[in-house]
Amino acid sequence: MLDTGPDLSTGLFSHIDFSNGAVAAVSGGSDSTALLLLLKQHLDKTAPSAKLLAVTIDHGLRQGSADEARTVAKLCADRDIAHRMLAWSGAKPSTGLPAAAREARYQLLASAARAEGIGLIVTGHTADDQAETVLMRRDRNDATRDEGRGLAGMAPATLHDWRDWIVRPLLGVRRDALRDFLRRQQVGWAEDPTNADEAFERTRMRAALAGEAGAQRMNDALALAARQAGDRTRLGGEAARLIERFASQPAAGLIRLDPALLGAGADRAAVYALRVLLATSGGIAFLPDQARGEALFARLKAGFLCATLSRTVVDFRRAGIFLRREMRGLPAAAATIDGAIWDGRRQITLNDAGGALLIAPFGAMAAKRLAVGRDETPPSLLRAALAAEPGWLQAVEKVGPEPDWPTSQGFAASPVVAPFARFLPSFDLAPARAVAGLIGAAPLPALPLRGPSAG
Ligand SMILES: Nc1ncnc2c1ncn2[C@@H]1O[C@H](COP(=O)(O)OP(=O)(O)OP(=O)(O)O)[C@@H](O)[C@H]1O
Repeated sequence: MLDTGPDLSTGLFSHIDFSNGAVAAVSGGSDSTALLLLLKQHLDKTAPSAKLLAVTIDHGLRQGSADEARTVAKLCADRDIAHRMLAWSGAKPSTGLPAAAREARYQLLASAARAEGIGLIVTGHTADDQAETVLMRRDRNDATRDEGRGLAGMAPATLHDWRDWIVRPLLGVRRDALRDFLRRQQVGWAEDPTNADEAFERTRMRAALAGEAGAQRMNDALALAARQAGDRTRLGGEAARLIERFASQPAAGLIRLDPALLGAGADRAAVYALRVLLATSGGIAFLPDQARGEALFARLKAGFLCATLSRTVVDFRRAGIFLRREMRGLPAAAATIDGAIWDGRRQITLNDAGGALLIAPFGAMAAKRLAVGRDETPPSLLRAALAAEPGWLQAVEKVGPEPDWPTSQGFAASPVVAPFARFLPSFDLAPARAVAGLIGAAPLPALPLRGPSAG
């Protein structure tokens, strides 16, 4: 699996479709600098007309970051590679800084890619990063909480914002091999001082994996990640088939599960499917935890119930098992911007009147007045689901004419698959696609990979 041969670029990129170009995310560290040069070699050989843009984000978080960005710019100028430096200018939170920096970084990389008509971002994550990630997750016991999904590590490709692919071609390559390559090329790199700071969990893990002593642990961690990735992909495929067979959507915001799901003899996949659907209905980016999903599934097997999990009301009655967003905690009436995600569940497209609109939950009173229920779905459930859908009010004047959802002229709301809307690892493509089909979300863009890693 680990490639340490002299011509690293062979085989690293041949499974990736670069026909729409690529943005290379280059921090100036060894991994991403090597990524850039290897990719350039590959494209020169195989697709010289493909667009390549190197992008460096200056997070403005430590001294020297702007100098590092300038060093990358110089390297790019020498090698005839287009380069952009982008600064993270937003407010920096006092807690959760690394996560906020990562979020901002991907937003900036995606906007640079879109500006050039590129839909693919490549990063320099290595086998070392993968092993560290997996072992840190195992030490934190994330595995028991989520059935080992996280132990699959980083996916070879991840869809960002349901639009831009992030591809990690170096996940099978050791950092040492990349550094040897750079030395042979006589190209230097920047060392991030935080990588030496033992206060960070990742630094300590890196030290534990160093040298001969760490080599076996590293290989074991990578083998574990590969096994877990296979398991996660298979389980996702089974869950997708269950969703296609047993789930339907009688109305926007209302999912019906055929109770036959409970006796389908595929409990593990059914629990997974249930967790994905709960997060989708509730507009939550994370799946409810495994133990709660299993407990709910066991209760459903025992008979009719009404329960709430992941902001979703689960209502099992004679007509079926119904999932809908609970009314509690819906967003208050507020102006919104075009393209914003409302309540984690609906992407809002504003029409002309944008500025004057407040988006608000449709509400139980308004839902009550509408004629609903032409099929066997209980009208009370249709109304309850409708009440939690977005409606609109006129912002400036007094409350405007009665909201006329779902044919409002003010805005359109299209469903998003909440747990996968921001980041969709390629392991989870099958359930994401199944849920998108179920709720009418935009279809997934094609995966830019060929071969087994295409999932
Ligand atoms: N400042 C930056 N500018 C451009 N790309 C960057 C920058 N920082 C990191 N990257 C990209 O992300 C890859 C991983 O970097 P690193 O491991 O430092 O970040 P991370 O926060 O762990 O990443 P991630 O959040 O993507 O897991 C790099 O190889 C590079 O491709």
